[in-house]
Amino acid sequence: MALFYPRTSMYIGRFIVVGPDVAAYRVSSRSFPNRKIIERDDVLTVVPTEDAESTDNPYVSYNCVRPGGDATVVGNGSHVDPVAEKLDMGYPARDALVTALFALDFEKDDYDTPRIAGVVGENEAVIGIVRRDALIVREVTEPTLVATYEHDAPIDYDFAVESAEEAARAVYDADFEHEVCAAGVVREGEASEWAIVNE
Ligand SMILES: NC(=O)c1ncn([C@@H]2O[C@H](COP(=O)(O)O)[C@@H](O)[C@H]2O)c1NC=O
Repeated sequence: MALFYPRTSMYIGRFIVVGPDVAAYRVSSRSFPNRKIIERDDVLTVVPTEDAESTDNPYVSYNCVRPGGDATVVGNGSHVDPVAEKLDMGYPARDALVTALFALDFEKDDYDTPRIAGVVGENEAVIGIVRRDALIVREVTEPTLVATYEHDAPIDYDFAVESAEEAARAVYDADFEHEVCAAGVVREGEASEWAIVNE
């Protein structure tokens, strides 16, 4: 199977990598670089840093990693919450993603920015994106990347990591422009661990 090797100097916006027992999320941003990821209880949230200018953009602060049912959800916006809530209600991962992505749809900003999300459970990993022109949700058996811009359809991705720290570091250091912060999630049996990179 062909693997995707990133080109340098390319801006792909926010992106996730989802595979069996692993997930990662990177915030890349041209417009709102002053952000970080914080942990509150068992949820990871993207928030402005202390020196960020105030904004009324509704899409720049949100939960990006959250448990749902027996799984973990990653994503680039407020849809992470309804995906997790559907998993809590017993929906299959595919259905939770389809339902929440379809309900909230792409972001109504200047770019029609897509919503991206993934679910990593004990026996499956599922990735999804909703764009103006498409809704794609599919199970993955190898690490797979999807991004808000340029790579806005799931693509195989070379991602060999063994811990949440390595997962977060790998996406933060990936050769795409305007890295801001990142989170990584790794499952071991029924347990999940996560890690954050803010720099
Ligand atoms: N999730 C995020 O962290 C996020 N950051 C920025 N956006 C949206 O994407 C637009 C473009 O942002 P940028 O130029 O930083 O790629 C922003 O105006 C905002 O509407 C986001 N929405 C989705 O990715």
